[in-house]
Amino acid sequence: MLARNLRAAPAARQCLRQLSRPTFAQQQFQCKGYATAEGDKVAKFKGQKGSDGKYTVTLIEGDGIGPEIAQSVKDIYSAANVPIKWEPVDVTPTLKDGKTVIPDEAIDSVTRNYVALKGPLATPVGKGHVSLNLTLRRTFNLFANVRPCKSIAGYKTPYDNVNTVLIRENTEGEYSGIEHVVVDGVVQSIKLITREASERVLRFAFQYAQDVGKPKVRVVHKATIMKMSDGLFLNLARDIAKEYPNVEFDAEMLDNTCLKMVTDPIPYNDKVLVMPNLYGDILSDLCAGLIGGLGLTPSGNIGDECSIFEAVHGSAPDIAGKGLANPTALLLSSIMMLQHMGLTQNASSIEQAIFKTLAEGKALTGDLGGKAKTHEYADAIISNLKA
Ligand SMILES: NC(=O)C1=CN([C@@H]2O[C@H](COP(=O)(O)OP(=O)(O)OC[C@H]3O[C@@H](n4cnc5c(N)ncnc54)[C@H](O)[C@@H]3O)[C@@H](O)[C@H]2O)C=CC1
Ligand SMILES: O=C(O)CCC(=O)C(=O)O
Ligand SMILES: [Mg+2]
Repeated sequence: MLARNLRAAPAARQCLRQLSRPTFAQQQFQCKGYATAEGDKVAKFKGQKGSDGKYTVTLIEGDGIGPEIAQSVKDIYSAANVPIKWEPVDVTPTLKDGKTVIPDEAIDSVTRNYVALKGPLATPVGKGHVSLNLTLRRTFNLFANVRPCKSIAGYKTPYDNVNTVLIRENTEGEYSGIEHVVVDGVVQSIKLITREASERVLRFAFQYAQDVGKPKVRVVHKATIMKMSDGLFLNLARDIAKEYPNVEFDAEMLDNTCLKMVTDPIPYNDKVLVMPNLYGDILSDLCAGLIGGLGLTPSGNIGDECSIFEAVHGSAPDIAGKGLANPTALLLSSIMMLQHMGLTQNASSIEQAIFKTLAEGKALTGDLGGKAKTHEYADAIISNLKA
């Protein structure tokens, strides 16, 4: 298990212990700990302002385009006088006793601040260290990955008014990383689905649906093929649905969801989709494609103690270091973070400036058909903040 590979700080170890022995009450409590993209609900964020009146937020700038887009966030936050100070940390892994280890300073920082904004972290293909993204999610027991996707006013795509939300199980499934060679030429990879993690994310999804006024939960699965693993997830969803009589429940198979989403995503606007890890990973990129690409979609990795906000996209090595990256996805992730922290005024003023800049269309980055560099787009947002 990845978690066992970590030399976790005491509080993180406590998170891991909670993961292995959650009580029903804890699970209920965890359901309240989330952020929305709508700004109407505030999670139980435990951080406190310092004597300077500011919250400290851990900042993991990440790889590839990470530092460029993080710079845009920092510049805009500074211009908007957001009452937070950044605590940058390095998550470059080291090998200790043959295991991938994230520096203690990084773990301690997130544990202390309860919240982090994270740029993309690259994962080597095949050999090399395990995904640090997954490692962070597991270390802090960030059990639900909330991935909203909304059309951008003024940016024309084949579909108007897309407004989907995917909730991805974030700690196990196909991402368990349990693989081995059976014999030469035969490799086995284990998809781990547990009652505990499934119930936790399913309850979260139902609670979320209720709270944000999307009155339907749809579980996305492939229980025809993975009868036991997806079957367990689906059956638990059916059980938990009974606890939420005000929320409609149904189920759909992943391949059918893909077809229907790209044919007409609008029927998904009144639903919250919840699913095992890999399906959420893939479907969230698909959704991003519906509204203009990966430069636009945010996410929140939500746990009962700490939460980490990040874009859906990766490190984009093809455009890194060229000033071409669109920082909107990380910015909108930071808006989710501000809502989570209760800083709703700051969230909405920055959000409005972002959407105004996008709607004006004068300073768009290349992915949206514009010519603006990352910092020029950020400057345009700052001008709109002040307007
Ligand atoms: N949560 C995370 O930190 C994630 C990390 N990754 C890692 O990122 C690395 C690269 O993965 P890829 O498959 O190339 O996916 P990617 O998401 O980095 O890039 C896919 C395509 O989208 C474009 N793109 C992504 N973000 C953009 C932005 N903000 N502005 C403009 N264009 C953008 C890229 O230029 C590229 O053409 C891998 O090492 C992967 O493991 C991938 C996904 C998520
Ligand atoms: O950790 C990785 O390399 C990829 C993660 C990913 O694709 C995601 O979080 O959407
Ligand atoms: Mg992904």
